[in-house]
Amino acid sequence: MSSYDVIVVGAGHAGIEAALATSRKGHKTAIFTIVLENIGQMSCNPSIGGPAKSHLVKEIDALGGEMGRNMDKSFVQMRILNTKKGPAVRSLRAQADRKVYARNMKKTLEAQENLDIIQDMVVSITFDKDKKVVTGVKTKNGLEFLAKKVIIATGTFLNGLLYVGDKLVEGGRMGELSSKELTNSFIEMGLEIKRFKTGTSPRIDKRTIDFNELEEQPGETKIALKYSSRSSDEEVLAKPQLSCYLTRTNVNTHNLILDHIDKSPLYNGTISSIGPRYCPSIEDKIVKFRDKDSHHLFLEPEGFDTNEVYISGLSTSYPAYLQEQMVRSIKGMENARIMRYGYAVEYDIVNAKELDYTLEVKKIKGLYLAGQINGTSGYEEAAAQGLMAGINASLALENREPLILYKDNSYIATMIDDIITKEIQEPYRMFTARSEYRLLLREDNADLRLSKYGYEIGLLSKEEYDKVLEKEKAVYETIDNLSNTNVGTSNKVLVELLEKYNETIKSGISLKELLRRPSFTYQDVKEIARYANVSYQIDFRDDIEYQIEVFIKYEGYIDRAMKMMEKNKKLEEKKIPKDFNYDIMTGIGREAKQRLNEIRPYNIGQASRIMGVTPADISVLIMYLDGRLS
Ligand SMILES: Cc1cc2nc3c(=O)[nH]c(=O)nc-3n(C[C@H](O)[C@H](O)[C@H](O)COP(=O)(O)OP(=O)(O)OC[C@H]3O[C@@H](n4cnc5c(N)ncnc54)[C@H](O)[C@@H]3O)c2cc1C
Ligand SMILES: NC(=O)c1ccc[n+]([C@@H]2O[C@H](COP(=O)([O-])OP(=O)(O)OC[C@H]3O[C@@H](n4cnc5c(N)ncnc54)[C@H](O)[C@@H]3O)[C@@H](O)[C@H]2O)c1
Repeated sequence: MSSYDVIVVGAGHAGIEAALATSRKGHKTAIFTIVLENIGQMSCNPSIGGPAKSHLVKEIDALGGEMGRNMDKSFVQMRILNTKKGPAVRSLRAQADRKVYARNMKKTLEAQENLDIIQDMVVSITFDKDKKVVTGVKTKNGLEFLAKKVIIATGTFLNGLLYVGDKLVEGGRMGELSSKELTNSFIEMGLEIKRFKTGTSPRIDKRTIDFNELEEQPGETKIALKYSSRSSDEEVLAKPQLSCYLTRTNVNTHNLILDHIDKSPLYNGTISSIGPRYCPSIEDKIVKFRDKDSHHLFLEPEGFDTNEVYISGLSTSYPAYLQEQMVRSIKGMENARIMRYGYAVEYDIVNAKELDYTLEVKKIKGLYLAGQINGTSGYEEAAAQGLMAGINASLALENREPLILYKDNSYIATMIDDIITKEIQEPYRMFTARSEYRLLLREDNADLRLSKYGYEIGLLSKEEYDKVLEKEKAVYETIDNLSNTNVGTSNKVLVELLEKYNETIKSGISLKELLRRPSFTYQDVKEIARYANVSYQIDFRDDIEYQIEVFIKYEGYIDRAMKMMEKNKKLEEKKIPKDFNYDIMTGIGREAKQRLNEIRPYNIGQASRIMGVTPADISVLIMYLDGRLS
């Protein structure tokens, strides 16, 4: 019987990060998947990033994960969204060449030392005789494998059912087997299982689209946009890009959908499970927003070597013939031919309240769950959990303290805190609004926030970490220098400011104060600094210069957010003993008592975020902890 330190079940976005983390840390790892060719498959939209999701990718990169690096090698388009908004919500969005992304990931896994890749379906998890410690897995091919840690990252595959209108097939994704037995292991452990659903859009043949009337959306080719601080600017700038195109649904599309609503498995009662509120199907959008007579659609190329074009925004489970009519009712697609039909998928998830902050199942030592199985939705959310499960399984094997991130230093922590503390009622996706610290958790400073952990854990090299320290030093030193340098009131400066920027100044103003004004960018201030003949360095890499500008322009907001963070930190620091007896408390609501008993929060901060626990309950709890009540 083969024996491993870690077994990872699933080679999707979560499983990949988990397996790379454990094997890179020197632990003998096996990763199981149903089909080898589909390692790192993007089930739906071949895109990574967008608001809050790009933040997650940059955090994954700062901790030494792979998603960002792989995207930098596999994209067909990169651009920044929300350029007119503040830096907290500005975000990178990249389109992948779907096949290249998956191939590059498979190559990375195959080249990894300490990692075996095995195509076999895991059918059950094995435990010690008391069912308290995981011991390994059994597979469909009748094999048994032993492991000290097991990470389950099976995505949408558990008892997956696929719907195209009234046509129903079993499957984890279209064309792939569903994983039918594994849920039984979770039921045996006494974990709560729920059922969620999601869906995907049709793909059409590029040759049948009339692009002439559609708005082109090219990528950014002048500035080096990338997810990983470990990719080179030259590498990303050298890559060719493809354009997306914008079109819209119209009244005819909407009428067609409404007239045949009984044909939608989502609306005729066939599917009753809960779908993603924030990435809804087109039928959901049209029923719920009846007053809107049009919705944006993006036509996104799936890669350089294919004619497949993905219709972003048209996720549907209507019958195939209606999907054709729907597509052809839209500008630019009047003669479009569908290559793959859209579908919905229904699958089992495990209620993530069963998990610890490390993503370990509380009841079973050594068993971790990561990705869509925990009720989240999205590649980035999955990858971030996979990485954290892989890191924590490794640290446990090394008898080291777990890595628990806090809501004030990452979106990763925000997501984990949300899914284990709040009862997830629908597929969970990340938003910037989910964080009260979003001004501090920008994608531009993910490396400054988290690289030290990546380095301490051993997933970032000294050289990679030094690069981040160099950025930090340059940013703080330059801010100091700019605040200590007077702009001066020479004629040359005054004329320049007035003529070029229509700005006037009084004597005594520093370069830092100038940069705080809306009319000036760091590039402008650099030019003015040259007149002042400054002796310090002012030219840096793009990311460093952007960071200096953000720090100075948003200093007031950032300071305020820091103060709020310090205040809340006190609640996080107030620990609750593991064996605290909630039952003896009086003056606290019944629901609160029950929820506290279920979740057993680690500290007052977490307790205060549990649904059903009120501020009054928290006051009582604090009094018990302080000994004022007993
Ligand atoms: C139809 C559809 C559309 C989606 N649309 C999008 C989208 O547009 N954008 C987005 O961000 N997210 C989308 N999602 C969600 C996204 O695919 C997931 O959130 C993400 O892929 C989850 O990653 P994961 O690693 O948890 O699982 P997955 O990527 O699903 O990977 C699961 C892996 O587990 C393996 N596996 C499963 N069971 C077993 C078993 N018993 N034994 C061995 N291996 C097993 C599979 O072979 C696979 O490798 C969509 C999902 C689906 C199904
Ligand atoms: N179908 C599913 O099961 C499922 C589940 C979870 C997540 N997702 C994915 O999660 C993401 C979240 O969706 P979202 O609506 O917030 O979009 P998004 O995060 O991709 O982009 C946010 C905004 O960016 C803009 N945008 C710019 N270029 C775009 C392009 N080429 N395509 C799409 N949007 C573009 C749109 O205005 C959109 O509102 C998407 O990638 C979606 O496909 C899908």
